[in-house]
Parts: sequence; structure tokens; C-alpha cells
Amino acid sequence: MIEIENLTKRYGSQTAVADVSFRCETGTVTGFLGPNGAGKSTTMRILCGLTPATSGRALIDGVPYRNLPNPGRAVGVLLDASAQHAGRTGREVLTLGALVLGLPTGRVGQVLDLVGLDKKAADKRVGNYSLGMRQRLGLAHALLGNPATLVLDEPANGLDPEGIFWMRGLLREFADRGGTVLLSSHLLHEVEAVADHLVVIGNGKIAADGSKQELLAGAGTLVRAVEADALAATLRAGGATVTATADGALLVDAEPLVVGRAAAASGAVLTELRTADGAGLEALFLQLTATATAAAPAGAINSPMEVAR
Ligand SMILES: Nc1ncnc2c1ncn2[C@@H]1O[C@H](COP(=O)(O)OP(=O)(O)OP(=O)(O)O)[C@@H](O)[C@H]1O
Repeated sequence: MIEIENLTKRYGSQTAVADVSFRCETGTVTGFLGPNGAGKSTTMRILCGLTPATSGRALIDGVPYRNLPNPGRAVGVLLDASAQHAGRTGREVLTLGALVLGLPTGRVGQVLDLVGLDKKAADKRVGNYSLGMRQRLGLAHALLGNPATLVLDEPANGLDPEGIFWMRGLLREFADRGGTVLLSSHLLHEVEAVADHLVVIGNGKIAADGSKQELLAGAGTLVRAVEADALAATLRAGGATVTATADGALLVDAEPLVVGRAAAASGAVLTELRTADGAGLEALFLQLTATATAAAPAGAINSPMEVAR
């Protein structure tokens, strides 16, 4: 289990992470979502003992990373797939890793198989790897010590669709066998398919934290109207929060019936009206991360009104 408790990190006058708290339960995949610069990497670096927190703490199975007796056997970490010695082969990188962790070198072949790097790829220098191959090598490195926890920063970067599908399967299986996974992404759809739990961060603050089902259920109504501006004005006058999505729809924090009535009252012609499901979550994600300024309790989405304040 991972516990992030009231974590704050300041760089001079800039606050990268502000009072962030969330948990990743054993046997689950937690998607850590936010746009570039939101504070994901900083949180993960603190969790892995690479950056000291200004205040708060981050624990893995109840212990700070630095206090784990042999961290590589407890936590597999992939923060930057390009941070590998370019002159070594993939096999050499993993063999060195195995020696450092006190593992038999036979483990190297097993993890190469696990991540789908064949003999030819394993014997190539890392400098000649594509980003996707580096991600696979980084994942192999993370899995080397057979850890119970994985911390992965944007692991899908550079993977092709088949690679992303493969990685989802691997992480799902890892969690189903009792592992804990924290993976970050700036793309909702990348983690939506595999995550059980979502934590959304924007401007260093938690904007949403809950099970995927909870967040989907709370995603409101998606509506498209010929007179979108007039409808948005009527809805806002009635106290609803309305956000325009990139493709011209409106996301409203109200039931479809309420939105339909507002459309009738304002004389707007609707072309679509439905409960916002996966598509709505995308809009919600954009909305939350764009304007997040307030923290949400676990299991809740900040009301967009609060978030925007
Ligand atoms: N070493 C540092 N010195 C100063 N500011 C930093 C440092 N590291 C991160 N920051 C700042 O902290 C904020 C959060 O950055 P962080 O890298 O954690 O975001 P992120 O969500 O991981 O985004 P990205 O995907 O772009 O890495 C950013 O504004 C960033 O500029």
C-alpha cells in the first residue's frame, strides 16, 4: 500500500505540490492524472526518496522508501525511461541491476521475456533503442526484484497502441495478484482502461480522488445545442456549473432532466443530451486540472464551483 500524507514541496517561492494526500490500496491500479507541470513527478520522486518533501510524508507499506532495507525488492520504480546508460546493452543494464539487488542473473532472462524484449533487442546498446523499447527495459528493471509495488511515471510514453494494450494487461495482472500500482499519465484514456482508482492533480493540488466508477457516476450531463451560449447562460442563472468541452459540447453538473428543462425554457434546440460517461470524464478531467485550486476529500470530486473559486 502507498500512503501520501499532506505532502508539500516548495522550490523557492513556487509550490510544486500543496498538501497532497491519497492512498493506493493493495491489489489495485491507481491512475495519477494531471497535465504537464501538475506535480505528478514531484510527488513520485518524493515517494521514491529522490526529492525531500518540504512537509508531509510518503510511505510504502508503512515505511518511507529510504527506510526500506532493500528497496528494489519492495518497489519497482520507473521514473524516466531515458535515464539508462546509452553505451550498455539492455541485458547488461539488467544484469547490473540484478547484481545490485542480490538476485541470480537468471532473473534477467525472465524479465526480458516478461516485457517482450527478444535476444536481438536485449543485446543492442540502449542508445539504439526506441523510446518504446526503453520503456519496456525500464519496466523490466522495475520488475527485476519481484516487488509488490510499482511506481511508474508516464510508462506509456513512446509505446505504440499494441504496446499500450500489452502494458495494461501486465499491470492488471500484477494488481490482480495482490500488487499495488501507481502510474501517472497526462492522458486520461491511457489509464482509464486499467485503473481501479483515479487521483487527479492540478496546480499541485488534488482535484479529484475516487474509484473510477465514482468519478464516472459524478460526471454530470453532456449536452449539445444549436444555441449553446444561450443554454449555458440559462443553466448558469439556475445555479449549475457549465464547462464547454473542446468539441463544442457543454458539461453540466446537473441531471439530464434539469438540463432538458433549461433547454426548453431558453428555446435551445438540442442535438445531444445524455449522462456524461467516459467522454464526460475527459471533459471533467480537463476542467478540474485547468482550474483546480481546492483539495477534495478521498472519494469525492470537488464541486466545479469550489474548484473554480
Ligand atoms: N527541481 C525543480 N526546481 C524548480 N521547480 C521544479 C523542479 N521540479 C519541478 N518543478 C516545478 O514543479 C511543478 C511540478 O512539476 P512536476 O514535474 O512534478 O509536474 P508533472 O505533473 O510531473 O508534469 P510533467 O509531466 O511535465 O513532468 C512545475 O511547475 C515544475 O516546473
